[in-house]
Formats: sequence, C-alpha cells, structure tokens
Amino acid sequence: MLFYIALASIFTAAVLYPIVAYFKDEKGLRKYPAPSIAAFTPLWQMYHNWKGLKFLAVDRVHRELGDVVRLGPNHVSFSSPRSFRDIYGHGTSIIKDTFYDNQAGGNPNMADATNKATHREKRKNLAFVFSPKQITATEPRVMRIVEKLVRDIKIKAQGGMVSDTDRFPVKDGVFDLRPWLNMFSYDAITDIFWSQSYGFLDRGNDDCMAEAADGTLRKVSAMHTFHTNTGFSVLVGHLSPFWFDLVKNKLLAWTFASKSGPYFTGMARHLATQRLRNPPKEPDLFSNLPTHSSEKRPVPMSRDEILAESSVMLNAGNDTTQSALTNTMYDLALNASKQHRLRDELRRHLDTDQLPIASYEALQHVPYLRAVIDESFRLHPPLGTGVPRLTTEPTVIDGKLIPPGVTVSAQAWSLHRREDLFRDAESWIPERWLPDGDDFSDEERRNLKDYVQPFSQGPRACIGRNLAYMELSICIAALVLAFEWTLPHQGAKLRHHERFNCNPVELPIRARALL
Ligand code: HEM
Repeated sequence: MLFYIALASIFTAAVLYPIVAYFKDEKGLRKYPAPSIAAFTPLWQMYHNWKGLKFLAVDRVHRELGDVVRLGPNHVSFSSPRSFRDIYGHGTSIIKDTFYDNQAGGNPNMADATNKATHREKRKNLAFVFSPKQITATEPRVMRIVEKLVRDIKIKAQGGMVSDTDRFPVKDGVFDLRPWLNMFSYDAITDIFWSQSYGFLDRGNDDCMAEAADGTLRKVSAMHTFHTNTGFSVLVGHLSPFWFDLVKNKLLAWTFASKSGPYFTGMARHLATQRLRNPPKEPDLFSNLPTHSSEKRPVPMSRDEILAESSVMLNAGNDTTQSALTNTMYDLALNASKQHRLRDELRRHLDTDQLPIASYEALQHVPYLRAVIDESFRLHPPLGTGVPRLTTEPTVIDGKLIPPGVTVSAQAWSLHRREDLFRDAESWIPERWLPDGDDFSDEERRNLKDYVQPFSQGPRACIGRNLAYMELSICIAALVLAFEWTLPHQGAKLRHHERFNCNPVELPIRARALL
C-alpha cells in the first residue's frame, strides 16, 4: 500500500502538477518559447547538466528561439547585451537564486549568501583581504609556485617523472597539461591564503587531507573530490530545497557524489585548523580576516564563518584559475604565430634577469600578454553558464516585465560570441584588444570593455579578479618564455565539461624547453 502511495505522490509531483502549473501560468511565462519539455520540468536542464554541456545547449536554444527563452518551469534565460546589466548590474532588487541556498547547506559563505544584508556584511569583511595592496604582497608566493611549475614541465618535456608519486606520465612526448595547471592553482591558493601549500607540484599528485567535524582525517584527491562535488551539486541544484535535500542528503547520501561535498568542506576545514594552529611568520591573506575581536569588529568571525569563507576561497581560487590557464595555453599552442609574437614581446620588454619569471609590475607593460589573456576569457569564459538570479519584485529585463519569484539568467558564453558585438567572434584574435589594433573599430573596443564579463558585474562580481590576473600573467608569461608549445594534432579541439565552471577536459600537449 505504502508503495502505491509513494508512486502516486511521485506521479503527481513529477507529471500532474507541472502540467496543471503550465496551463495555469500564474507568472505569465508561457509566452516565452522553450525547448522540448523545459517549460514543464527541470529535467531539461538536469539532462544537459549531466552531460556537462548545458552552456552549448542554452547557446543553441537562444540562436534558434531568440533572446528570451524559458529553460525551466520557473526559469527565463536572456541573451541580449542589455539583459546582463539588468540582471547582474548594480541597483537592482534581484538576488542570487535558491540554487545558491541549496549549495550553502545552512552555512552560507560570501559567494552563496542570497540575503543582500548578509552578503554585504561578508563582502565588507573580505574587501580588505582582496585589496590591491594585500594582493601585491602575495606576489613572491605566486612566483615561487610558478618556479615549481616550470621545473616540473622541464621534467615532463624530457619525458620524466617529477617524483615516485607522480601520477601524470608522459607518453610519446605528449602529456596532459590540465592537471599540472590545476595542481599549480591549488598549490598557489593554499599558500597565498593559509600558508599551507598543498605541495602537489613537488609530489606530482593531488592527494590531500580532509578533516571531518570530529577531527577525523581522510586522504582524498583534491581534483576528483571537487569536480564530483560541483558536478553533482549543480545537477540537483535546480530542484526545490525540499527535493534537493531529499535527493542529495537522504536518498543518495551513501554515494561518493553526495559525500564529496563534505569531503571538500573537510579539505577547507583542515587548512583553516592547521593555519589557526600554526600562524606563519609572513602574513598571508588569512591574516586579514577578522578572526580576533578588534575595535572595528568587537565580535570576531565565528569558526563556522571561517570555515565557510575558507571553503569558498579553496573553491573559487582553484578551478576558475585552472580553467583560464588551460584555455589560454590551448589557444597559444593552436596559434603558433601568436605564441611567437607573445614570446617576442615579452623578451623585448623584460630584462634578462626577469626571464622566465617576471614580476607582475613588469608584465603590465606588455599589452599583448593582457590581450592574450582577455581574448581567452572572451572565447572560453571559465564561468560560461548563466548564473541564476531571482526577481524579488516586478522587474524590467531588456524591456520584458518579469514578475517576482522568477529565476533569471544570462550566459557569458553566448554574449561573448555575438557577431553583432565582435567581428569574427568565434575566432581567437588577441589583436582586437590592442588600443592600436587597426583592424578593429572603436565601437568593437567599447563592446569588449562593456560586454566581456568573465568576472560577472555588479555587487556579486568576482572579488578575486586582481589576484586572478596576477597569477595568470606571471604563470603564462613564464610558460611561454620557458617552452615552445605544440598540440599533438594541429587543429585538435579543446573539449569542455561544465559543472559550475566550464572546465577543459584535458590538454594533451608537447613542450620544448627554450631556456
Ligand atoms: C580566472 C579566474 C576567475 C574567474 C573567471 C572568476 C569568475 C567569477 C564569477 C563569474 C563570479 C560570479 C559568480 C556568481 O555570480 O555565482 C565570481 C565570484 C567570486 N569569485 Fe571569482 N573568478 C576567478 C578567480 C577567483 C579567485 C582567484 C578568487 C579568490 C581566491 C575568487 C573569489 C570569488 C568569490 C569569493 C566570489 C563571490 C563574490 C560575491 O558573491 O560577492 N575568484 N568569480
């Protein structure tokens, strides 16, 4: 009997209710076209999330059905340039969607706090941590880790192993650069933030410790744990909080997919507890957190807050940086003439004692380097997907009146590839970013400034932008000065698998040492 009641409930919730809701159309969303079953159920989005290619599916839907489409029963996606500012810009009443509440699991961090006042408070706490002065102070740490990466790639270029524990071998002169760039981004953020560098580049693998709330330690693979967690959380994140909790924390609680979330939190917990136990001699970014009471902040951050913010730093500080590095190195390997131009310009601007690892200050005098990085951001934004927001009152988005309580989004992947904004938009052309790039109009340069949004915009824009540019500039310049990069098959495509970020799957490559 219980079985039949359960079956009837599932049928009502999954089939009957969506059909009735569609025809009742209380929010007036039926006028917007939708692909296949998307207007009835979140399953359309979940299917494309599961395949890891939702950003391409959404891009295709906009090209076929227009600038405003319905991606779910309560989700409207926009693709016009104007809609980005209307959704993400300053001065709107739009907030982050319940999708983020699902991710927060009751202990929100700065990135997933949906309440505006809570977010403002958290952002205030971290604004000083990410001030230009503090970021500049981390530069020697970044340079040291880049040095290790260059050392490892030299070994890889000769077909060797970094150590006995190296898990990423070379085959016929070809190796996958992606995990090395991810190990770099992990080593860098753990050093910069907690002075507890993971040391992945020394060992050639990504094993690290996760600490449970009761102090139990477990060895986990950082990359696999993080990617499993984000892939799974995004897949079920479209469900209502009730279904999300039921599926993730109860029905599938026994799976690694479900446990990977607590394991990743455990990685952050271990870093934070180690850092609190062993304060470093040199200040790191953690030193700027209000962990002790002061005149300005009499009540210091609680342990839960420290854990929540540590978790978001480990998350945001590793994966987007890795994706941006991998995308850029692919673009350079595919476009040999541009790679040579970048190397020539770097050699022309830098003193010999700055080769191959130069200061960020020196690199800012090489406009072609920034053009290369920005053009890769345009063509493959690490966060390609339309991050979901929620209307809290009737809101006009690109001329359409959207009622309160509707999920809205617009994706950078599609915006960055609009032919009406960028000439030859599907091609990777760093020259379009140069102030004197004769082939491109002033209007296109304005469009680049206004509509290339890899770090989003408005009050929830990336707080780590300056750190990201510093890491990318020092790392890419060193890799291009120290090695010549070629793809094993000219014209080989770079595949992406989208979780929350749009991750490159692998980058098989050859490196020839130049120094
Ligand atoms: C290439 C590198 C990076 C890219 C492309 C990037 C991109 C983004 C984007 C698009 C968002 C908005 C996400 C949303 O609305 O859900 C964001 C938010 C955020 N990013 Fe980054 N990010 C990068 C690096 C970093 C780094 C290195 C850190 C810090 C270690 C960081 C910390 C954050 C935080 C804390 C937020 C949340 C901000 C808030 O809600 O107020 N990011 N990032």
